[in-house]
Amino acid sequence: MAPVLEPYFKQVDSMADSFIDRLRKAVAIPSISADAAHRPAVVKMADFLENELTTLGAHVERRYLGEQHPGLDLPPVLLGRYGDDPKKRSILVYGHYDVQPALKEDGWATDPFTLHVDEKDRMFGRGSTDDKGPVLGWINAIEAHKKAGIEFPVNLLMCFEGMEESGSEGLDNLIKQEAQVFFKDVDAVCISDNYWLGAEKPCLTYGLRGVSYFGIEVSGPGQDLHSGVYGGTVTEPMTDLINVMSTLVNNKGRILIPGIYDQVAPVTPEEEALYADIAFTMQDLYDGIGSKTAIFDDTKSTLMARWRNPSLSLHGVEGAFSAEGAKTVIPAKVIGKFSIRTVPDMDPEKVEKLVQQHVEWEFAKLNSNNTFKFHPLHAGKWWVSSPKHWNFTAAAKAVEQVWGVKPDMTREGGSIPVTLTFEQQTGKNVLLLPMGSSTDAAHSINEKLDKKNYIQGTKMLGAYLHFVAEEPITE
Ligand SMILES: C[C@H](N)C(=O)N[C@@H](Cc1c[nH]cn1)C(=O)O
Ligand SMILES: [Zn+2]
Ligand SMILES: [Zn+2]
Repeated sequence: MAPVLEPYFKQVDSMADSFIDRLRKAVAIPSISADAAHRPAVVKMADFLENELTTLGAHVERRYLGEQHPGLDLPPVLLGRYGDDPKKRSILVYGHYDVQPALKEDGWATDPFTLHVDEKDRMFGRGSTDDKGPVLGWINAIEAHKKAGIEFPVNLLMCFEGMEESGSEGLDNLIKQEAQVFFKDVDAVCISDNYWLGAEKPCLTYGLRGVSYFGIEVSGPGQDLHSGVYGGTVTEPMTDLINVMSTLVNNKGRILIPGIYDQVAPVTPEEEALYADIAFTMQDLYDGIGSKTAIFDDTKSTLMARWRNPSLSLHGVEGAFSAEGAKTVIPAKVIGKFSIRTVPDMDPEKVEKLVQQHVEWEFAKLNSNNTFKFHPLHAGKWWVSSPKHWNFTAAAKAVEQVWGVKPDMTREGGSIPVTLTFEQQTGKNVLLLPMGSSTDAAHSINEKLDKKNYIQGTKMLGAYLHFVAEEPITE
């Protein structure tokens, strides 16, 4: 082991309880970006991070991105710097401090905003793995170095945002503005915001799918109606909406919108060969989804469906009755929400046009007297890079040092909208270095991060900074 890593690892172990306490405080702040009513909590989470960082001696600047819509400010982006030594490399890390919505009634076993550590050392709470645990991992790494009196190996630049789960609105522009200012000395970029393929084997990630998110609105009656009094006499918005939504995708995952697959890059023999060597079993998938209701029964088709093929998911219907019991209502206005995960070489603008044409055509076919509106909500591009870069080599060494195995090289089915922007604007390599595992249930009920992944993950992030400081620059 590199001599300096041993005391660092010891220090991290000795501080495990206080790191968990830091995560407990962060999880307690319900920083849900999708819900305007929670915006003060998102800002509170920015305050919390700023305070943790400045207490450790980091320099932090808050950047304001303007309004999301009239009367609602976007949360601040935190730009941080720890160390300013021209002789050291500068590594930019990105993470997000907002979370997905969560309600106990959704089916959580415990309160989503109270960190609950069970007998298996699983730490349950919204944001534990996505992405508060990893963001705090960087802060923990700074603190452990400081406490152990170990010289920090790099200048650490940080970009933490509060809108990732809602399309990273405004951040692309900020990155463009800061590319030659705050980020001008960056040598490489690292993002810890995705997950291992299974529960045991770490990975490094070199690709993400994009996401294009849509709403389709159908309205008619002036207010919600009694279905006994008006059922059969009124054109029901929900019926129209379900008709249109049922034309988007079939239950084998095939997208039914004409033209969508025309843009998908063909599989090359080199890519085909990659799937054989990935440590991934169907049981890993079943563990992740909590059932055996998979579309495919082999790992290659499953990985291709997750990494390199588009998918369309139906997420929900705003305005629909969804509570327990049997309310006999005809909703007056409903908005169906769905998104398409996009892959090379799909162009978000073309995707949007195809979707709009399709849903408007399908609605027109219904000959309805209701009103139909199409809302493109947000779009983020896919990203694929090469893992043959010193940034990845350094991360692989860190993984091996901490976990004792060589990482798999993976792609990710999820999306981190600004990854491509960082790559294009800084002109530097971007690496995804996940902390959590496939069983963490990000975005789902009972999201968790294993204590082991958090503490070993903190070691891994710190070790990565040591290796990346030393790795010879080859491109
Ligand atoms: C992979 C990352 N942790 C994540 O969860 N990203 C989100 C981003 C997003 C975009 N629109 C809404 N959320 C995701 O992939 O869903
Ligand atoms: Zn997420
Ligand atoms: Zn995330």
